[in-house]
Amino acid sequence: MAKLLLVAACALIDRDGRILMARRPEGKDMAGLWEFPGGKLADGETPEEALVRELKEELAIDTEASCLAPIAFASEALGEFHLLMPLYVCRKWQGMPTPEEGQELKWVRPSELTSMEMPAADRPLAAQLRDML
Ligand SMILES: Nc1nc2c([nH]c(=O)n2[C@H]2C[C@H](O)[C@@H](COP(=O)(O)OP(=O)(O)OP(=O)(O)O)O2)c(=O)[nH]1
Repeated sequence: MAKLLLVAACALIDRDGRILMARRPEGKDMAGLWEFPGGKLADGETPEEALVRELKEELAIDTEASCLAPIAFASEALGEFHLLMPLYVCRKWQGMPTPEEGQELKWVRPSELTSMEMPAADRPLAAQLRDML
């Protein structure tokens, strides 16, 4: 039986309705693919706490749980794990997203989202997000 891997992911949406995507850096698994910022839950963390922490670590922005709205989730085999990944939307944060971990960042329009190369789990999420925005 595969072990559950819990990852929280976030679509940051700017005032023009564009979405911030991050490119996984060299050296990480799935390097080069575009993903939603976020990461694994640490022990005892809620998904919202994990996202607030990851957005600070990865992008140097501040937000809070009340600014995170869950919109969809992915459930997908990932190597020896089974990935369970809630996707949140966030429209309110402080600071300018800055790549703190060597990742490339790109603001994309909803229509561009589904043509980016993404992890398998993200494809249905990207389509749902595009249809929602
Ligand atoms: N953040 C994020 N991870 C994703 C997405 N899609 C997807 O399959 N994943 C997978 C890739 C990784 O196996 C896992 C997230 O782990 P990670 O390595 O990026 O997160 P982390 O920063 O907590 O990890 P670490 O490097 O500190 O160990 O989830 C996505 O859209 N966003």
